[in-house]
Amino acid sequence: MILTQLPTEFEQAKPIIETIEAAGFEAYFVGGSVRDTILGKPIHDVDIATSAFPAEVKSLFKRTVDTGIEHGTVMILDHGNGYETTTFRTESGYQDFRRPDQVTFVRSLKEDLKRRDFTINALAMRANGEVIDLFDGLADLDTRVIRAVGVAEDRFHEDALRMMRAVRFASQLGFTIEPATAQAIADNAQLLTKIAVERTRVEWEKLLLGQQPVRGLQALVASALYRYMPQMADQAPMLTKLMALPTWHLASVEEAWTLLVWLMGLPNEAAIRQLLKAWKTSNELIDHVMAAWQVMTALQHDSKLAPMTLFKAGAAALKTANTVANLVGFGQPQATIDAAYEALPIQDKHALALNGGDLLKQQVVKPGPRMGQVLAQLLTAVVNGKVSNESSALLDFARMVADTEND
Ligand SMILES: Nc1ccn([C@@H]2O[C@H](COP(=O)(O)OP(=O)(O)OP(=O)(O)O)[C@@H](O)[C@H]2O)c(=O)n1
Ligand SMILES: [Mg+2]
Repeated sequence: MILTQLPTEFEQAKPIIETIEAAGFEAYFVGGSVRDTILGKPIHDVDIATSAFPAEVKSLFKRTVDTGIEHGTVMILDHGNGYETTTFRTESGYQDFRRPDQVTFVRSLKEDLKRRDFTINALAMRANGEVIDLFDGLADLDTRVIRAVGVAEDRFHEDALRMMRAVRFASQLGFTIEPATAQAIADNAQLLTKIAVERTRVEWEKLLLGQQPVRGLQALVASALYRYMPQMADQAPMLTKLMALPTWHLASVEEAWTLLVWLMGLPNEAAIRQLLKAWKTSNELIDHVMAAWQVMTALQHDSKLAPMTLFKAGAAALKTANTVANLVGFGQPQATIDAAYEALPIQDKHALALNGGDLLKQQVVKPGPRMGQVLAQLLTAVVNGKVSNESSALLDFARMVADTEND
C-alpha cells in the first residue's frame, strides 16, 4: 500500500527521514500516526524509528534533545516541531511486567516491529508513503481487529499496560479484540496491579472518552480486567449501568469521572475524594467533580437550582453536572441552567462591592475570624438577592450583621 495524500505533519517531517537515509541509514514513520492516517483520522504526534544509533542521529542534526537516550530516543527539533526518533531496538527480561531490564539497539526494522503491542501499531511507513506491513496490520485495520503481535501473553508480560491499551483502542477505534488476544487479557488481568496508577488512568480516561466506549467496557468486563483497576473490584453493577445508558459520548475527563462517581452512588464528598485520590487525579479535577456532584444531587431533588448552588459550582461544573444529569435521565436544557447562572447578581466573590479591607477601614469588624463570617454572610445575601451589590448597602448590612453577632 502506498499512501498518496499524507497529512501535513508527515510532509513536514519528510526531510528528517530523508536526512537520515542520505547518511545511509533506514528511517520510517511508525506507531499510532501511521495507523490513524490509514484510518483517515487526524494525527497528533509523528514518531520515527531508525536503524541509526542515537549518537549517529545526533551527529546528523543541529538541534536535538536527549529525551530518552538510554532507550534510544532522541528528539529532533526542526522548524518549531519536535520529532521523537527512536533507534530500532529489542528488549528483554521484563521482570516487573512494566519495562524491559535491557534494551538492545539493532539495525533491523523487523526486530523492532515484532516487539510492539498490536499489529495495527506495528506498521511502518517510508517517506514516500509506502506502508511496510510485516505483521498483517493492514488486514487487521481492514477487518477492525486488535490483535497482539506474535504471542499475546508475551506482549502483555512485557508491559501489562498493553491490556488497558487493548480495551482503550476497542473504544477509540470501535474495533474488536481478536479471541486469542482477549483470552490472554483474561488470563493475565491481575498483572495490571503492577502498573503505575497514572498510566492505567490515562488509558481508562481514553476508553471513557472514546467513540465506542461500550465496546471497550464490554471487553473490560469480559476479561475481568476492571477488577484490577484502583477501587474497581466491586464495581460490576456500576459498569452494567454505564453500558446500559442510551448512546453516550463524553467530552471531558471531568464528565467521565462525574458520571462514574454518580453511577457508583458514592454517599458523600469524602468518598469521592477517596476514590479520586486512589486514581491520583489532580486536585482541580477532584474539586470539579465534587462541585458537579453537589449540583447533580440538588438537581435530582429540585429542577430549580438555588442561587448559592449555582454560584458555588461555577459555570464549568454546572455544565459538567447538567451534561451528566442528562445522560442519566434528569438533566435540564443547558440554556436554562446557563440563564439561571447568568442571572445571578454576581458570579465571583471578588465582584462583591465591599471587601475585608473596607470592613476594617470602616471599623465594622476587627481583624480575626469574624471578618470571614461577615463576608460570607454578605456574599450569601448578595447572591440570594437580599441586598444589592453596592458598597453603601453592603456597609449597612455588614454593620447589622456585626452588631447581631456582638450581642
Ligand atoms: N505499551 C506500549 C506502548 C506503545 N507501543 C508502541 O509504541 C507506539 C507508540 O506508542 P503511543 O504513542 O503510546 O501509542 P499510539 O499507538 O501511538 O496511540 P496514541 O494515538 O494514543 O498515541 C505504539 O503504536 C506501539 O507500536 C507498544 O508496543 N507498547
Ligand atoms: Mg502515539
